[in-house]
Amino acid sequence: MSLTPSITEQLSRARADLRMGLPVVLFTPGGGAALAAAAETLDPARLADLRALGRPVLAVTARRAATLKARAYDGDLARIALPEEAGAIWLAHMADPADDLVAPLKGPHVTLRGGDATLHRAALRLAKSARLLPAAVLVETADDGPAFAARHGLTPVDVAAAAPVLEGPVHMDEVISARVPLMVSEAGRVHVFRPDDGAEEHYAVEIGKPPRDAPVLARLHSACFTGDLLGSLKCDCGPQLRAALAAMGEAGAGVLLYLNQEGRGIGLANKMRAYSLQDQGFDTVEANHRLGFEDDERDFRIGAEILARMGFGKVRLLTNNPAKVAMMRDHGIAVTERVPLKVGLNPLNAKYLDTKAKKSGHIL
Ligand SMILES: Nc1nc2c(ncn2[C@@H]2O[C@H](COP(=O)(O)OP(=O)(O)OP(=O)(O)O)[C@@H](O)[C@H]2O)c(=O)[nH]1
Ligand SMILES: [Zn+2]
Repeated sequence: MSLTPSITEQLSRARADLRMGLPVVLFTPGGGAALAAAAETLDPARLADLRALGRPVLAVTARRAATLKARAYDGDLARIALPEEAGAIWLAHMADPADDLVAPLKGPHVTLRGGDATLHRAALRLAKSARLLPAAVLVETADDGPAFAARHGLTPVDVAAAAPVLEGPVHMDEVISARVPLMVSEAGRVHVFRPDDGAEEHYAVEIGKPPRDAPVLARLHSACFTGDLLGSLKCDCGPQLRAALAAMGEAGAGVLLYLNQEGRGIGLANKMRAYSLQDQGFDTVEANHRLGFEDDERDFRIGAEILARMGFGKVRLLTNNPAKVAMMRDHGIAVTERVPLKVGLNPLNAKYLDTKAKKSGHIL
C-alpha cells in the first residue's frame, strides 16, 4: 500500500527516534530482532526498560574499541557486554572519549565473539547517519521484530532492505533556485537541493551562466560553521569559501556547492567533541578515531549528484584534496584540472594543515 512508509522513510524516522533517545527495532526477515538505542541519548529509565527485556550489549566501532582496549572480534566493531551495575553514566563514558584521559574506564571489557553482528553493524551505521556518536545499546528479542515494534509504537527497520539504501547513492531534487546578487558577482543564483532521505538540504551557488558543455570552475565546500561563519582560526575553511567565490566572480562563471557535511560528515556536536579532544593534545585525525569515526565520513556522491543534476559533467576543481578529485572521477564527474586553493594559513591552524598534509594527503 502506498501509504506504508518506504524503507528510506523508515530509516529517516529511525534517525529521528535515535536522536530523541527512543529505541528502534532492527530485524532481518526470518532472522533475529533487537531493540537498538543510541548510547548518547538513552536515559536511565529506558535503559532499565531495555535491561528488563534481556541482556544489553554496547556496540562500538573498532576505532573506539581500540581506545577502550576492547577486543573487536567482529573486525569493524566490538560488542561489549554491559556489566550488571553499568548505568547511563558508564554508557556515556564508553561512548564519549571526553574523559578518557582524566578518568580512564576500568576494563577489562567483556566482548562477545561468534554469533551475528549484522544488527549491531546496522545500529552503528544508523547512529552515524543521525550524526550521533557511533555507540549503540542493543537487546535481542525472541519476538517477531515488526510485531514487537507495532505493539510498542516503535519504528521497525528491516536491515537487509536498509543496507543498500544506507550504502547507496542519495537521490536529490532541486526545490527552488533564486537570484542572489553577491559581492563577488551580481549574477549569483542559489539553488536548494533536498535529498529524499529526510537528511539535510544542500546548496549550490551558481555564478554567471556557466556553459554546461565546458569544464566549469567548481568547488565542493563542506560546511564549517566555525570557520565559514565565525571566522575560526583553527581551520582554513572561511578563507577558502571566500577565495573560491572570489575566483568564480573574477572568472565570471562557476559553481560552489555548499554541502551540509559539517565536521567532515560527523556533525557539529561531534566536531566540537573532536575540538575538545584536540585541546587534550590529539590531532584532527586521532580525535576522530577516538570518537569512533573514520578520518573522513563524508559521502562525496552527494556533490557529484548535484553537479550532474545541474547538467555539469566536467569541472576544474578548486581543492587541495586529491581524494576529492578521485571521488568526483569515481562518481562520473570528469576533473579536467585541480585548481589549488591555498589561503588562510595562520599560526593557529598551521599544525592542523600540516596533519592534513601528512595524514590525509592534502597538497600544501
Ligand atoms: N572532524 C573534524 N572536522 C573538521 C575539523 N576541522 C575542520 N573540519 C571540517 O572539515 C571540513 C573541511 O574539510 P577539509 O579537510 O578542511 O578540506 P577538504 O574539503 O577536504 O579539502 P579542500 O577542498 O582542500 O578544502 C568541514 O566540514 C569542516 O567542518 C576537525 O578538526 N575535525
Ligand atoms: Zn573549518
